[in-house]
Amino acid sequence: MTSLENLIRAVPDFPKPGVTFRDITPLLADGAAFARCIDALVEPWQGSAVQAVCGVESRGFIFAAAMAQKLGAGFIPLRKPGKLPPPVMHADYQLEYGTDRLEARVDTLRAGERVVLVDDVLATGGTLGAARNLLGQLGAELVGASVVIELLALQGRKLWPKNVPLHALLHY
Ligand SMILES: O=P(O)(O)OC[C@H]1O[C@H](OP(=O)(O)OP(=O)(O)O)[C@H](O)[C@@H]1O
Ligand SMILES: Nc1ncnc2[nH]cnc12
Repeated sequence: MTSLENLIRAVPDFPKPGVTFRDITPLLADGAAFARCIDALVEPWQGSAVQAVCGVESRGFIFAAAMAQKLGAGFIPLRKPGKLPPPVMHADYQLEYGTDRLEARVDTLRAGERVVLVDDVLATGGTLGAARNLLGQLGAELVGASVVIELLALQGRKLWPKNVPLHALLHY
């Protein structure tokens, strides 16, 4: 059985010099490993009465939608700008290699709905922070967050509140 760690490919100098890109596509292509990955991602939230799983476009969608199915919860997409029809709310953020904005439909959640936030990678923490900000604007109750990969050198966890659980499966 191949470990999840061995199915993440390190690609030097992509998408720009100095960045080591952690490529999840070998993991996704291995059905058994992908299933184990989803099982491990949902495990901390079993019994937490999660009503919705919010995924960050685009790689976050892959994991969040599968988790929502396992948890018997809805799936809510947090999208890049201009993809969702109005009315939307937005939050801006900086990336390891650029800047961007996340948007969500204003009517996507009921106030107080219990949500888990999901993305593939925690790098500088800007994306997850913006997603948390957006969920706050929407009135969600943030139960916690899950990522597949945490890039420790970039210290993204420092931007995350200590009293909200943030689980990472793999650390580099
Ligand atoms: O912690 P941060 O520094 O904010 O970086 C993490 C984000 O960067 C990547 O997204 P990207 O914008 O490259 O989009 P993609 O999922 O569409 O490839 C990744 O999927 C995370 O969402
Ligand atoms: N180094 C990296 N590898 C893969 N996805 C990323 N998102 C932000 N930084 C990344």
